[in-house]
Amino acid sequence: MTDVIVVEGLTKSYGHVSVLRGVHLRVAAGEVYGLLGPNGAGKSTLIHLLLGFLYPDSGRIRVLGSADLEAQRRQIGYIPERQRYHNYYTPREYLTFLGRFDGMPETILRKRIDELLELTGLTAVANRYLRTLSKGMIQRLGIAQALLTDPDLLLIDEPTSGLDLDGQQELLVLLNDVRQRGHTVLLCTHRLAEVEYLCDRVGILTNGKVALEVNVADVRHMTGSMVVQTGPLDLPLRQRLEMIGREIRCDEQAVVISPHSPELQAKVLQVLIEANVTIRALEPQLSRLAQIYMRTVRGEPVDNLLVTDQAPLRAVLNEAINPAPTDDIDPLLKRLLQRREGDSRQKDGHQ
Ligand SMILES: Nc1ncnc2c1ncn2[C@@H]1O[C@H](COP(=O)(O)OP(=O)(O)OP(=O)(O)O)[C@@H](O)[C@H]1O
Repeated sequence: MTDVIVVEGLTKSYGHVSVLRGVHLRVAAGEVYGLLGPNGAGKSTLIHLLLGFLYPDSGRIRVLGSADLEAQRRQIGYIPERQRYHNYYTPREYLTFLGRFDGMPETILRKRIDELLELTGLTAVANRYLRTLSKGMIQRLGIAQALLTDPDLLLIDEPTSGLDLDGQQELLVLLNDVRQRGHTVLLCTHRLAEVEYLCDRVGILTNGKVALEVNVADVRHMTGSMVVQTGPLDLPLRQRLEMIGREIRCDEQAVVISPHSPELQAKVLQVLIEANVTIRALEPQLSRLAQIYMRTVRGEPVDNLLVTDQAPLRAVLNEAINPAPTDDIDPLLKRLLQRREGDSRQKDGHQ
C-alpha cells in the first residue's frame, strides 16, 4: 500500500523556539492516524507544514506522492481547530461560494452540497445565517467544507475543541461515518477518547519527535491499572500477593495492579479466592493508552504496557468477577462505545 503522507527528519523552529526536531511519520492510504501530543507539542505546526502554509527548516515532506504541497492542496480536506466564517453566509451559500471558487460545475456542486448537508446533519439549517448556528453545527460545517471536493486526504486539527459532551459525541460519530468512506486521515488531538474511537494507529508527538507509535487495536479497551477492593488482608497474605510480581502493591483492604494485565489479575484473584477474602470491587483506573501516553511524554519506558498477548489467562479468569471492557474512565469514550454496541445490536436484529 502506498504512503499518502511521508515525513522524514522534519525540523521547524519559530525564532529560537525549536518545535519540531526531526519528525518521521508515514501514513498509509486509507489509514486513520492519530497524532497525540500535549498542548504546544507542534501538532498544528505539522499540519501547516503538510499543507504548505509553512516551510520546514530541514527535512522532507511528500503528500499524495508529491513534494509540491501547494499543488496537492486541492486533494486535501482541512478541518482547522478554530473555524471562522462570515456571519451573514448561510451554510448553503458558504459551500456554494467555496465550490464555485474551486471551479466545480453547478449541477455537480448543488448535488454535492445537498449530500454533504445531509451527511453533516445541517439540512434543516441550510438557509440560516451562520451567526445563529451552535458551535457544534459550525464544526460540522467545517467537515462539510473539507469534504466538498471529495479529497483523498483529510487533515483534522482538534475537532472537538470547545464542544460540550453531546457536541463531542455527535462530532465523533460523524467523523466515524466519514472514516467509513475510505479517506486517509491525519487527526491531531490531545484527547485519547478520539484516538481510541477513530484511529487505526497513533503516534505520540513529544519533545519535537514522534516518540512512539502504537496500533490502537492492541490497546483499545485495555485498562492501565486495576484496583481490587477487598476485605481485610493480613500481612502474610499481602506479602504473598506482592511476591506475584513487582506490578502488585497491597494495602490493608486493596490490591493495586499497575500496569494491569489480565494474567496478573487472574493470579491475584486466585490467591484471594483461595484465602477466602471477600472481593468487593474491581476498579479499572487509567486506560492503557492513557498510561502509554503519559509515560511517553514523561520520557519513561513503556515496554511492559505494550504486551498484548492475553491468551494464557483466559482459562483462569473467573468470568463473574472479570470487569466489563467498557469500564474506561473517559465518559465520552464510554458513551461512544455503548452507542456502537447499540448500533451493531440493531443491525444484527435487522439481519
Ligand atoms: N507563528 C508562531 N510564532 C511563534 N511561535 C509559534 C507560532 N505558532 C506556534 N508557535 C509555538 O510553537 C509551539 C507549537 O505550537 P502548535 O500550535 O503547533 O502546537 P499544538 O501541538 O498544535 O498545540 P495545541 O494543542 O495547544 O493546539 C507552541 O509553543 C506555540 O506557542
